[in-house]
Amino acid sequence: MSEIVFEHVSHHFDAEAVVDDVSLTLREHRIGIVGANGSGKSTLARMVNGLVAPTAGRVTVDGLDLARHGREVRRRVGFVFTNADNQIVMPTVREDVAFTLRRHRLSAADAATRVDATLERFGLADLADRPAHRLSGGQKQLLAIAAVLVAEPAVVVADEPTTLLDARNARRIAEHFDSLEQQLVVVSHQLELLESFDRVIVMEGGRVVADDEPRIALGAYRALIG
Ligand SMILES: Nc1ncnc2c1ncn2[C@@H]1O[C@H](COP(=O)(O)OP(=O)(O)OP(=O)(O)O)[C@@H](O)[C@H]1O
Repeated sequence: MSEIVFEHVSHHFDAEAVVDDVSLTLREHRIGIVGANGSGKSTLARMVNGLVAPTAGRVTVDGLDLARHGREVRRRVGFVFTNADNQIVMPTVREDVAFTLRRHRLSAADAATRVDATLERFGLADLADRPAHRLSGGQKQLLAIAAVLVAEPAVVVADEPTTLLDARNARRIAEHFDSLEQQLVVVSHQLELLESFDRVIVMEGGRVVADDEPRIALGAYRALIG
């Protein structure tokens, strides 16, 4: 697993501390982040691959400081957005998955092999030539995850990846997450998604207020939100 380190990390929007002096070392396979709306979860998750920069402190992945080695870190850390529409950039399903590999210096044949294997794995092979914008919500989310995983990142960060999905599709995504070898950092309001994880972090007002195995951390969170 990679080692993701937050050292006294804060992020301010204007005068407000959205993330407030957070220090964490993440080495577990599957890590969940929960918290009420506006508690700073997304901002924290976005700092793992430099989508948001800390206004104080330091974030490193495997010793690489995001501030100086952003490109290298982004090659290791894939990010899945809540709304797949924000992430799908190419006309067809196959083209969208292939787009991720454009800078990977693979031969056309190797890239095509990898794209096909990824489409197969996510049950998207039959939809490969479909216009991506006409997929269902669940299919789009699978495509967004496939388009991240085709690059074989060491770490996958996902910000509320099941929020827009119905229960069946949310379950499918959860099953895919369970089968991933990659280190996973998942922000979610769907607490059952995190029950099988290795560690759960609870955020409140930009701070970490609980950090434990899921049973204990989710219990603390349920008590917190009443
Ligand atoms: N670009 C921005 N400019 C100003 N304030 C922002 C910006 N992005 C987020 N915030 C504020 O930062 C706080 C934390 O936002 P963040 O998205 O990290 O919370 P969250 O815990 O992920 O919330 P949610 O569960 O609602 O997604 C919120 O008060 C939000 O309004």
